[in-house]
Amino acid sequence: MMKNIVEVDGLTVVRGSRTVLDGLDLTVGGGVTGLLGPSGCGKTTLMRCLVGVQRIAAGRVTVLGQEAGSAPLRDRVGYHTQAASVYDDLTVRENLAFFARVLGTDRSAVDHAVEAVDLGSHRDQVVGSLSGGQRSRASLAVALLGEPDLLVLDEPTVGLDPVLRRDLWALFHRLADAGSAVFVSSHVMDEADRCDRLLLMREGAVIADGSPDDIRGRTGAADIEDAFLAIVGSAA
Ligand SMILES: Nc1ncnc2c1ncn2[C@@H]1O[C@H](COP(=O)(O)OP(=O)(O)OP(=O)(O)O)[C@@H](O)[C@H]1O
Repeated sequence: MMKNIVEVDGLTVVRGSRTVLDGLDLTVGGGVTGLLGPSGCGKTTLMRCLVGVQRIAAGRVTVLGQEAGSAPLRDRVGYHTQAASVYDDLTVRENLAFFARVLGTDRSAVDHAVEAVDLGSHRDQVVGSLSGGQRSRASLAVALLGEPDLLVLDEPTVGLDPVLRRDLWALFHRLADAGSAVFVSSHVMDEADRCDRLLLMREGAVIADGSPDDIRGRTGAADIEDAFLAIVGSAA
């Protein structure tokens, strides 16, 4: 059986005066795992914990057996945030070359990442002049550099057209087939079916965990949105 890539034990996070996560336990293995839930339920907070940038009040998060955010994980975990993390005054290729150098990644990874996010025809354009979706993809390309073992992607398809969304999901599956664990959040329920495993989150708790078929089957719902509502209703 495949070893867990991520292990979360008793994770509690307080942001401001609010307890966002309260004793969360979770494991994540290979494949494409989707984290779905309404705005504000704690998806970004959990993802920040996986990459080690969130102060935690209690509990433990390990990735590949190491403390989340620790130095050995630096080039093994890729993180794409909702805010694009690329320099506006550099071209797409210059940005990637810069981050490849920081990560100590081979230069050939730059062209690979540009092609993966379909920005080949914009590689020499400064990021500040790209559209919002293109900027977001440039930022996603940074997360792909070095073929990390764990990719944490916070709403990577937001604002993208259906063709690009489909292509990106195909990319996530290719990366998973090649051995990366892909952990993707979305609040678009129609993306649920593209995941191997789904975690439905509400108010900081995982209220359902299984394949899309399992979750639909368990609730008798026709789609994941109805399944989510049925699960919320039965917990009320
Ligand atoms: N910097 C902060 N200070 C205080 N509270 C915060 C901060 N960031 C987030 N929160 C609160 O933490 C909770 C969880 O936020 P989080 O960003 O994890 O949700 P989310 O599920 O990712 O939402 P979305 O889908 O809208 O991105 C929310 O109630 C939010 O208001």
